[in-house]
Order: sequence, then structure tokens, then C-alpha cells
Amino acid sequence: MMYLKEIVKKNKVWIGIYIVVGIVLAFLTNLSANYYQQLIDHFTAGTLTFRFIIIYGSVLLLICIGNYLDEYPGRKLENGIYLDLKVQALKKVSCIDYQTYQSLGTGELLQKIESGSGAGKRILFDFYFEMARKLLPSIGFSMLFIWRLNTSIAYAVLAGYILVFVITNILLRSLYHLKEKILNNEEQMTHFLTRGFMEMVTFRLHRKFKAEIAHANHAKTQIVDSKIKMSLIHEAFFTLFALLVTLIKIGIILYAWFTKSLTIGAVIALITLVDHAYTPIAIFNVLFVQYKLDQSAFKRYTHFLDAKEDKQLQIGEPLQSLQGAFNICQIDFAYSKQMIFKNLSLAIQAGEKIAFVGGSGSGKSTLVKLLIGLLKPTCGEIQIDGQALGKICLEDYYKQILYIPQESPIFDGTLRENLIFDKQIADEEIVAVLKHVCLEEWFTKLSHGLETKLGERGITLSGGERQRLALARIWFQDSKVIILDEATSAMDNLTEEHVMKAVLEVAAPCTVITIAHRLNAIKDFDRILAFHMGTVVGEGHFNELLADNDYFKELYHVGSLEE
Ligand SMILES: Nc1ncnc2c1ncn2[C@@H]1O[C@H](COP(=O)(O)OP(=O)(O)OP(=O)(O)O)[C@@H](O)[C@H]1O
Repeated sequence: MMYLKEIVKKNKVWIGIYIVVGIVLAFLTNLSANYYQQLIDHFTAGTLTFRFIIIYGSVLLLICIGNYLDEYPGRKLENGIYLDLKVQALKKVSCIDYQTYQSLGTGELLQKIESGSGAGKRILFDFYFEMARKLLPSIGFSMLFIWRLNTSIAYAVLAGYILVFVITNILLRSLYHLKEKILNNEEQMTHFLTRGFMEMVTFRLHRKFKAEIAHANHAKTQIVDSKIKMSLIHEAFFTLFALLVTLIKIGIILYAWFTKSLTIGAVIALITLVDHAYTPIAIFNVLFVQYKLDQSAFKRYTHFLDAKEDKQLQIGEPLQSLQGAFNICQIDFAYSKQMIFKNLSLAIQAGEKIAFVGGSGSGKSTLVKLLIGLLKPTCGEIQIDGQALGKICLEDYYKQILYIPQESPIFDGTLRENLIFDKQIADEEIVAVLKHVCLEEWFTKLSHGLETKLGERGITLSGGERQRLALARIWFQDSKVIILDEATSAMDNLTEEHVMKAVLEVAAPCTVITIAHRLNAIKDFDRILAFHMGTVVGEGHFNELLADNDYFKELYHVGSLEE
């Protein structure tokens, strides 16, 4: 509820207006029923006046105007709340803890956000606001007018309310179970859709789509069956409810007929008022059932909003001007139970060009993620320019470093966005940089130039083009530390050599940390660290390691054979 309270606080003025307008409208609607009774009675008694018709007409006119004016705050709040909840999800992603983020599935999460935002909007807008502005005032005002006309009928209407509540609560029990089933299956459905879309090539070549469609069909059947059952239960309630209202109306007519205590106007007004008193109850019941069911969808969404955050992104010691010296002091790190580093220590000088090499799974990418603060050591400390990395404000740190990840270095956006993000840089300057990364010719073929859309994960580019584009960012960012995780692995040898030369030139004053599998690419690096199962098993310049280190020699020869 904390998240909904925040939204209420943000929109308090409009919510206030919306509720007040609703209450006034509920009063006027019931008042009009009352005037209608008097109008009929005056009419039959021959005492109707022009003044009375004007007053009655004015009330009806005010209702029309009020209903129209009500639309503005109504639509503003309805759409605003739903979209605010979606924005909250993006805000959450911006500060979520990296390991928690890794444990989330895209498809299921998207469905959770979609269902949760809709549920949150309905909880506030369709339930709480409707209750405050329409249902409670309507019930209150109609009961008041019924009471004034006849107290016995008012008691009968109240007894009906109690009966309706009892039935609703019985129905809710079976509906909960169905709703949970629908939500689970809807999340599964989006999961199958998202993964089918993202893994199209793998699934097609492994002929997995048949099984995938069968899974999706199973989820579909479950959703459809559960939704039919839910509708049937809802409809059964409505039928019972319509019967109850009909019985009360017949009861009023019989009562008036036997007792002769009511005028024609009063009978008509009572029948209208019973509708005014019971329609909100019928609506309330639908909304209450929906509210209870929405709570389960909203809880699944708030579970994501409550996920662990990386507090260090905003809070921490300020980091002034970065020099780029790292000191890794006796760190331990494990992924759940898999120990990756035990008591690892090493130092990197400011301005040093250092490469991490080693077999697959030896921990190179994990170390890099520890150095950029995405992962946190379970023990020990990483220092940057003598300051504990675990205590500094990461936003300050990220302003001064550049990291090019192994997976998907290009995001869904234009070429310009992918190169300079939100900076303002002249086109000529951007195009000039493309020459350094051997993309000049490729660029001239683009029909939309810098505004060319690159597709999800840069799907319209070759692997080597993606990597060269990502490396071009080095020219646009004033970084003191550049970290590259296999940033040239998809390039041919010639292009790799040319691009790396240009990168090392522009990054001459910076600390450069790179992970490389192709060892020829790091011949000119100041120092190479060879990793094996989370420990450093070799350290030195390329030629030294090739001469003295068996593990490095093996990596080199196997790599050369592969090439
Ligand atoms: N998010 C994760 N959760 C659990 N285990 C992980 C996770 N990421 C990596 N690992 C495991 O940690 C170990 C080290 O992985 P890491 O990616 O650091 O290796 P690497 O040396 O960079 O390998 P490669 O050269 O193949 O990229 C591997 O055994 C890997 O399976």
C-alpha cells in the first residue's frame, strides 16, 4: 500500500476535487428522485407551480453539467495512476541490486508490471475513489430519502444489504483461487512469448517451437477455463441480486396496496430510490470482489518493487577526480554456493593497461563486475584511489568510468543514442570518431545516418560492428578508467589490431582493464594476469608469460590453433 499512498500524495488536489464532485453528484441524483416524487404528487393534486418545475429542471441540469465536468479529473487520474505505476517499475530497475536483477525473468516481470499497474489503478481509482465519491454517498443519501418516506422499507433494504455481503464473502473464496491460477498462467504466457521472440533462431534451429506453442496453448486453456468460471460465478451473483431487488420492488407495491399509506409519487420515488440504494451495492460487490482479486496481482508487482536495491547508487562518499588506481584486498566472492574468489589480492596502477586472461569460467567477468561495483565482495575490500569502493557513491564513480560489457553492448535506440547517449555533440565530430573504429564506410551506406535505428540489442548489425560501435563511446566520454569485457572478440584480426591501436592511443592517460581471449590483441599491454579457477596463476608482460608460464603458453597455443 506504500506505493499507492505515494501516488495519492502526489495527486491529492485532483483526488480531492474528484471526490467532492462525486459526492455532490450523488446528492443531486437522489435529490432529483425526491423532487420527482413531489412533482408527481403536486401534479395529481393540481398544486404544481412554475417555480417547482424550474427548481427540478435546474437540479437535472446541474447533474448533466456535473457529469461532464467530472470527466476531466476522472480521466486524468485513471490514466495517470496506471502510467505512474509503470514509471515506478522503470525507476525500480534503475536502482535494483544487480544480482536480484539477474534472477528476474523478462517475460514474467513484464506481465507482473502490466497486471500489477492495472490492478493498482483499479484498487485506487475503481475501488477507493468510487467508494468515497459515489457508492457510500449514494447509499447514504438514498437511505436517508427512503427513511424519510418510510422507515419499515428502510429496514428491509438494510437487511438486504447484509444478505448481499454474506453471499459476496462466500463467493470470494472460490474466486481467489481462480485469480491466482489466471495470474500464474498469464505470466507463463508472456514468458513463452518473450522467450520465443528473443530466442527465435535457437528455437527454430532446435525445432523447439512446437513444444513451446504446446506449453503456451496449455496456459491459454487454463486462463480461458478459469476466466469462464469466474464470469459464471459473477453472473450467478448478479442473477441472485436482480431477484432480490425485484422482490423488494414487488414488496413495496404490495405494501402500498395493502396499507394504503403511500402516495403514487412515494411508490415511484421508493422504487427509484431502491435502485439508487442497490445499484451502488451491486457495483460495490463487483468492485469489492475485483479489489480483493486485484490485491493478489498488485502484491506480485509490489514484490518486485520491494526487491533489494543498490543503495550505493545514490548514497555514499563523494568521489572527486578519479585517477584510476585499484587495490583489491583479500576479497571473497561467491554466487550463492559457488565460490569464485577466495582471498584474492591484486593492485592496478593508475594509467596501467592491464589484461585479464584465462579459461572460460575462471572468474574474469565476475572480477570486472566487482570492480565496477555491480557485484559486492562478501569479504575484503576493493579500493579505488585509496577509497573503499563499497563506500563511495556509485553515481559519481560511473560518471568517470566506461564499461563495455560482453553481452549486448548495443541497446535498442538510434546510432546517435548508442554513441553519445544524451550528450550534445556535433555530427561531424561523431562521424570523425567512426573512422577510428573502421565504421566510416558502413556509416555512408546508412539511409538515415545517425538517426538509424539499430534494433533490439543492435540486431541489425554484425557482431564486429556492434563491438566497434560500443568502442567508439570511448571518444565521447571523459573516462579515467576503461573496462572492456571481450570487446573485440567478434572482429577479424586486422580490424581488431587497427581498432585496439586507436583505442590505446585515445585511452593513453586512462587505466585500461580488458578481458581477452585472443591473446595477440594484448601484446602491447603493460601487464597480463592469467586466471585459473578464481586465482592468479601468471602475471607479467606478454613475452615474459609466453616464455615462463605454462598455463599462458597453453592458452596461447590453443587460441592460435582455433584461429
Ligand atoms: N549470475 C550468476 N549466477 C551464478 N553463477 C554465475 C553467474 N555468473 C557467472 N557465474 C558462474 O561464475 C563462474 C565465473 O564466471 P565468469 O563469467 O566470471 O567467468 P569468465 O572467466 O568471465 O568466463 P568467460 O571467459 O567464459 O566469459 C562461472 O562458473 C559461471 O558459471
